[in-house]
Amino acid sequence: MSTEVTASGPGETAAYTPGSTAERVAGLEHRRDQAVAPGGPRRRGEFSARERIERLVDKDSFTETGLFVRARPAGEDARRPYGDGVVTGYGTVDGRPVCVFAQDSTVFGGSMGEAFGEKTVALMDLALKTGCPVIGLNDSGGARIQEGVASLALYAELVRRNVKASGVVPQISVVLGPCAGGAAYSPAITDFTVMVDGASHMFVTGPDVIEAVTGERTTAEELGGARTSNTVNGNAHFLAADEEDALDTVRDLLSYLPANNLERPPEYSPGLPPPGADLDEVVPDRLGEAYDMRAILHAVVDDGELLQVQELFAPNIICALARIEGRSVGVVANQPLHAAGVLDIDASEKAARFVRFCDAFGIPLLTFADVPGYLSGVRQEQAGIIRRGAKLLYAYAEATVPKVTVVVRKAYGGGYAVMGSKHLGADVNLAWPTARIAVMGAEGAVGVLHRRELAAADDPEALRARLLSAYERTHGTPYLAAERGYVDAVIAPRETREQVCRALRALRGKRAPMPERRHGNIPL
Ligand SMILES: CCC(=O)SCCNC(=O)CCNC(=O)[C@H](O)C(C)(C)COP(=O)(O)OP(=O)(O)OC[C@H]1O[C@@H](n2cnc3c(N)ncnc32)[C@H](O)[C@@H]1OP(=O)(O)O
Repeated sequence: MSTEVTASGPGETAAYTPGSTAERVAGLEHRRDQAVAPGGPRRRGEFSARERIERLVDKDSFTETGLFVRARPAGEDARRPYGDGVVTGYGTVDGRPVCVFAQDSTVFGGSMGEAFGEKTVALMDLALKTGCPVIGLNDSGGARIQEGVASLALYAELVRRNVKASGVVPQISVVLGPCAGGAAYSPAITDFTVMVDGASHMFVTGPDVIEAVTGERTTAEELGGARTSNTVNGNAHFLAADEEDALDTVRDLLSYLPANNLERPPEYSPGLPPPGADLDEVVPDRLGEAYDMRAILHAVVDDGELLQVQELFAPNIICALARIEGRSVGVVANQPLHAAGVLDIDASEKAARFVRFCDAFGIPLLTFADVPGYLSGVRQEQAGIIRRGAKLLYAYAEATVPKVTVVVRKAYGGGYAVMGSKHLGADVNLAWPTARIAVMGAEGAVGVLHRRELAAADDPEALRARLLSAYERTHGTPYLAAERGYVDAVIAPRETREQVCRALRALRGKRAPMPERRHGNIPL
């Protein structure tokens, strides 16, 4: 006896009667063709969801899951497309397993329905069970309006999986179109977000809703375009030129990361720093003069290669993934080229999240300090620099991965303490002879300590010069810190890579258990 199966969605014309094996196989092919057919026209120049996945993973490595999952009936809307607007599955990148989902904007605008949500959540569960990174290719209008609370429920389920996976498997979001409403919160919890210049948008409410509610007129680009998200609010970590570039960034990023928190990051053949950089000459003689910290970093890490995270946000601090002797490190460095490398709220939060990421995934931290301290001022105080700047203190103190710090020039005040000091648990602390480790710079210190003498002096300028010089000789060096063992060695700048390599080698087996607790309470 044969059972008649009738396809019921729009565009599904063929009813067929499976009987023989050949007919059943043909029926499968027919359904597959229907399932992978586009739901409608794509935006110009965009790849389809499946093309995006194919471009991300190794050739022929992708296996789709839930191809025949169908949209649930939703009120008057009779459409029940296969896949329900999200392609899910697993494959490999550089031979290493990954789980991937890609939202399909041609099906209900990529919005999340119940079946869509269940597929995504199942994929997250698979990634957690197998300990592999999850990459989400986002292109969605948010909660599927006609599915109501079921859609909202699945957003919450997804976010719960994001949180469960946080610090267990790397989670990377790529935003390739709109990412509106509830759709934006899942990427916000993931570790890294890549956006495409001119094509991606992230916002909780779009320009039309904003105008209706507040009367403000804005554009999607201004509100949450890739540039806004990379430069203004820091929601994104990488700005890609186009979709190919975005997917390349993900592959590059994965090459630094372990599959999960129990594995080590992949190891490559040891690279060499580019020849020719003379670190002994990088720091200018004049204290107030800026220089590019990247010149130092390029000369220390393998092949001079850095993958900067949030490069366009809070550029006064550099956070980057790199390798030393073929092994991943997380580099945190003040950048004197921007605001003298001061720690403001944005820089503190940017670095704190990066430090926590590295710690969660066993990536050693390599810190380069040249910091005048935390930024003072009414705006920063009122915006909460105490609470928000404390995140970086918390992150460094909490991190148990190997921590190596190089003080390049200024390490003043709270800036000294927070930028990977021994007192927050750094393992090996090095300083260049150009280091100045002190409560504050000479000008400020002399002003505070000798105000009365200067006011009474016959020649205040001559006295000031003498006092400044005396302060510089005592406090404007690394040797007071070295006397106390707060720095392990004062090294010539040209010795930095060798010393860093030795330190990281020595620290490979580091164990630093923390007391058992439910979790800490980082100031949020
Ligand atoms: C958790 C709470 C939430 O998520 S509340 C947020 C709900 N979502 C939103 O407010 C965004 C609504 N959608 C939009 O603003 C636009 O559709 C966006 C996403 C910007 C895309 O614009 P555009 O590229 O011009 O496409 P379009 O508007 O023509 O839409 C294409 C088809 O997709 C559909 N679509 C879109 N969003 C949804 C949604 N949330 N639920 C259900 N369907 C959605 C549109 O209706 C349209 O469908 P059709 O092709 O006309 O059949």
